[in-house]
Amino acid sequence: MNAAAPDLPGFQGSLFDQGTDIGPGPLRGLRRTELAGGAWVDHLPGWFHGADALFEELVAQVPWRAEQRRMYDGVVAVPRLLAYYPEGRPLPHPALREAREALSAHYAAELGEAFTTAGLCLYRDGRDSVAWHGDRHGRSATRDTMVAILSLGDPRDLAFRPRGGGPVALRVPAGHGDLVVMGGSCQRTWEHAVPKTRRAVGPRVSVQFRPHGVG
Ligand SMILES: O=C(O)CCC(=O)C(=O)O
Ligand SMILES: [Fe+2]
Repeated sequence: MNAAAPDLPGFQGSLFDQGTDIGPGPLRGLRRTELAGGAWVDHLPGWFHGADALFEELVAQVPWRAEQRRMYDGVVAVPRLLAYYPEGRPLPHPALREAREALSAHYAAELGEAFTTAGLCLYRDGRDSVAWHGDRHGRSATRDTMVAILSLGDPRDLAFRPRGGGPVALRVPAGHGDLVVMGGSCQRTWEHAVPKTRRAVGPRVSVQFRPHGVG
């Protein structure tokens, strides 16, 4: 089932991104922002070339799922579409395997293991979002780890605040092939969100690479 694709508003690709060659660029331009408590965020705008072509392929070809979540006595729709690729399942595009390998190689010494799983989110418009949270399932609840996010489509802000509340300390626009990597204690001592926006934004796809046992 792919209910998502036909409903999306027209997507306007970047004028600078007409080539069909799709893949990761070099990682040497990564810039690190240190947050309090041993957390950090790496950022590399425009990491991917062919990002808009990849976006369109993923929107069309990934088996996106609409999920529901139990809330108190009712059930609410999760405000984004989802897909999950566990370790060993082929990713929906070869460029994503290249991305995972490049990230695993780049962070090998610091991370001590490879990125293995991929979670995908599709934010259809500004009403889709993810609420404040840390990725705290599994080992990330107690140990430092990394979550690397490739963003495609229209940029949305990835926002960071200390765990449990407080002002937003960092806001990173993420779309059109940008890379954001959360590391150190980021999942335990900080929270991140993609806030809803009233701006007229087109759809965005986020691809989150995580090591085994981190969720
Ligand atoms: O859309 C994003 O880049 C963030 C998604 C996220 O935080 C998550 O799925 O855990
Ligand atoms: Fe997250």
